[in-house]
Amino acid sequence: MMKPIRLAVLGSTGSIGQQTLDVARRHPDKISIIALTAGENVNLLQKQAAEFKPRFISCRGHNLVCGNSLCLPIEEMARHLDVDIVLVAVPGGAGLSPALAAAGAGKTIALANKECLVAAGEILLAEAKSHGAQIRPVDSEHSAIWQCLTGETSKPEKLILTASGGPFRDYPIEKIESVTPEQALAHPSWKMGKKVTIDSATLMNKGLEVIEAHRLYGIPYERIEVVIHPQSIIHSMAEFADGAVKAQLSPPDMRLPIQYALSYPDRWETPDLPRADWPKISRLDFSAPDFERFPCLKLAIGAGKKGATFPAVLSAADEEAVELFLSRKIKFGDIARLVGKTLEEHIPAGGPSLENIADAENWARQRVSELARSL
Ligand SMILES: NC(=O)C1=CN([C@@H]2O[C@H](COP(=O)(O)OP(=O)(O)OC[C@H]3O[C@@H](n4cnc5c(N)ncnc54)[C@H](OP(=O)(O)O)[C@@H]3O)[C@@H](O)[C@H]2O)C=CC1
Ligand SMILES: CC(=O)[C@@H](O)[C@H](O)COP(=O)(O)O
Repeated sequence: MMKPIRLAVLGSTGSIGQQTLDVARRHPDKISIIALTAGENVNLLQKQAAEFKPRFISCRGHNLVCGNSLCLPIEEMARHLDVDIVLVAVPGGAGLSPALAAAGAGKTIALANKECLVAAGEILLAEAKSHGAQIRPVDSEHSAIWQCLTGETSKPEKLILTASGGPFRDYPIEKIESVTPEQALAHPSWKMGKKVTIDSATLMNKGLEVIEAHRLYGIPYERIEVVIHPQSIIHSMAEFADGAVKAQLSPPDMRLPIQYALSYPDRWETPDLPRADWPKISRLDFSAPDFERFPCLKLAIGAGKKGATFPAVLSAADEEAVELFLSRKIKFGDIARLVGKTLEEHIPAGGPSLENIADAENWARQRVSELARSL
C-alpha cells in the first residue's frame, strides 16, 4: 500500500482550503494533513487543527499554541522536508512567496493561486524547473486543459477557456456601473472567496486566467480564446492540429480539480462527488465575450501581451481596486477605470525580476488608492 501524501494546505480556512480538507476527509488513507495556515481566522484554524492534528500551523501575526502543532512561518512549511505536496490557496500577491519557497525546495505544488503566475510566472516556473518541482494547476480551467493534454504527445494549436459570464452576463449594461458588492458577490455557479468572485463579475478572472494559461502551456495569446458558457459544465478545451477538440466536463465543484492535483496520475474513486445529470442539463450554450460590458478582460489580455511588469501591475492594481469596491469606497465600474489608468501610466523599470515586480506592484497599489481618492 502507498504511503499517504503529506499535504500542507496553505489557506486552509478559505474556500479552496476547506474543500481540500473535505477531499482529505474522504481519503484518510491517501492524505495526511501535515500543515494548515490561515490569515486571520484563528477560530476555524484551531477547529481544523483539532480535527486533523497537523504538525505545523500558522496564522498571520499570531503565535498560536494548538495541541502539539508547532507554529511555523508559511514559507518554512512550504519548504519543509516532511511535506510532499504544497497546496497554495492563499489569494492575491500573498501567494507568491510560499509558492516560490515550495518551488525552490522541489516540492509538488498544487497551485490554486493564479496571481503568482500572472505577476511572476516566468520566475516561478524557472525556479520550479531548476529544482525539479512540479506545478499542478488547481484552477478549474487549467486543470481541465491539463486533463485534456494528459496522454497527448503534441502541443495543442489552441486553448479555449470557458467563462460563466458572472452575475452581470445579461444585466442591463448601463446599470452595471453601480451594482453593489452583494450583487457582484452572487456568482451564478461557484461559491468562492470574495476576491476571485468579484474578479469573475468583472471578467478580470478570465483575463488573469488567459495569462495563467499562456504561462503554463506556452500557447501564444492569439491562440487562447475566451468563450462565455453559462452552465459552467465544460471547464475548458484544447484544440489540436487535426481539428479535434478535447474538453473536460463535470458539474461545477472544485473538489474534483483539487483532488486530481493530489491523485495525479491516478483518479481516486469518490462516488459522493456530484455527477452530471445530462437530461437535466439538456443544453450547453456558448457565445463570444462582450468587451464593452467587460473592459477588464481586454485590459488583462493587453497587459499579458505587453509582458514585462505589466501583468504584475494589472494584478496588484486589480487587487487594490477590488478591496476598495468591497469596502464601498469606489463603484463597480471604477475597478476597470482605475486598473486601466494605472496600466496606462506604468513605465517598466526593466525586465520582470523579483525586485522590479515588487516595486511595480507597490507602485500600482499606491497609484490606485491615489486615483480612487481623486474620483
Ligand atoms: N475558490 C475557488 O473556487 C477558486 C479559487 N482560486 C484561487 O485560489 C486562491 C484562494 O481562493 P479562495 O479559497 O477562494 O480564497 P478565500 O478568500 O476563500 O481564502 C483565502 C485563504 O487564504 C488566507 N489568507 C488570506 N490572506 C492571506 C495572507 N495575506 N497571508 C496568508 N494567508 C492569507 C485566508 O485566511 P482567513 O480565512 O483567515 O482570512 C484563507 O485561508 C485565489 O488565488 C483564487 O483566485 C482558483 C480557482 C477557484
Ligand atoms: C472555479 C474556478 O476555477 C473559477 O476560476 C471559476 O471558473 C470562476 O468562474 P468564471 O468563469 O465566472 O470566472
